[in-house]
Amino acid sequence: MLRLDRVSRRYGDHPVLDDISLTVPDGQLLCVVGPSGCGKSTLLRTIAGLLPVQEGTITVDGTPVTGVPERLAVVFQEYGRSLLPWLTVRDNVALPLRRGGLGRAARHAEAEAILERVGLPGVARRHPRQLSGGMQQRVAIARALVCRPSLLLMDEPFGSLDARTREDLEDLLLEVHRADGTTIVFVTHDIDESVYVGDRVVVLSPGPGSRVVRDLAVDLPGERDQITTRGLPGFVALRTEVGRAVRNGA
Ligand SMILES: Nc1ncnc2c1ncn2[C@@H]1O[C@H](COP(=O)(O)OP(=O)(O)OP(=O)(O)O)[C@@H](O)[C@H]1O
Repeated sequence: MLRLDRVSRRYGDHPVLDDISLTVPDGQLLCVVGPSGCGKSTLLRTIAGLLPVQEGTITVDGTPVTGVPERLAVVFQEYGRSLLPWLTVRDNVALPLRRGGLGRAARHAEAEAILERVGLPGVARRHPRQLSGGMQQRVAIARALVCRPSLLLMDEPFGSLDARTREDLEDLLLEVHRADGTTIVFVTHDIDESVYVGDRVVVLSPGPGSRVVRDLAVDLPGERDQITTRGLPGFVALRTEVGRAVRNGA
């Protein structure tokens, strides 16, 4: 379980997050939305241990976050910068396994299995630049999954992809989430995306000093598909509510 208790953060004199408390139960896919610059990335990076906690506490399974938590993986928007261009796709994916005791052949086998799982069979020996943007982001997701994280943090992961690729990757994420039950915190500024992939959507107010202004359960069938789900009255009602909260900041 991930728990944020009265978390506030500032950059110098500039308050960014103000008194954020959230409990994310195991296996939940929580989406965080809010206007540009409200502090979504700051929140995610603080949970990831990449920024120090200034006020309040963050715990993962009861342990306070003071550095990067065990079994944590992060996927950022900029896949081009997160993959190492001089390594093959397979070596990029296998990179996090170097810390474990696995031999090279076993690491490669794991990486190839996970690549197949994210829909990329047969690209293991290529280099990232030889793949499309959507494929590179699949590689980044494979690398995040290879250590079987218990907490996966995603910062606008599909923000720079075209609409069709984005939908495919949303569905991949849902499939992985259903199969593995990983706890996921997913930051997006796309309201429809938050309702489509989320079990729950939290809306932050505009800065400075963002707070949680809505905390909504997504009460839609677990099996989702891009056409049917997005046409459901429940989907439309939630999208409207989230959209209004983002726009009004209240
Ligand atoms: N390293 C930093 N130093 C100073 N200010 C920063 C730093 N990083 C972010 N900020 C400021 O903190 C605020 C929150 O930024 P953050 O990137 O967390 O917002 P965001 O909601 O993720 O934005 P977007 O949706 O545009 O990606 C912004 O006003 C930003 O300018």
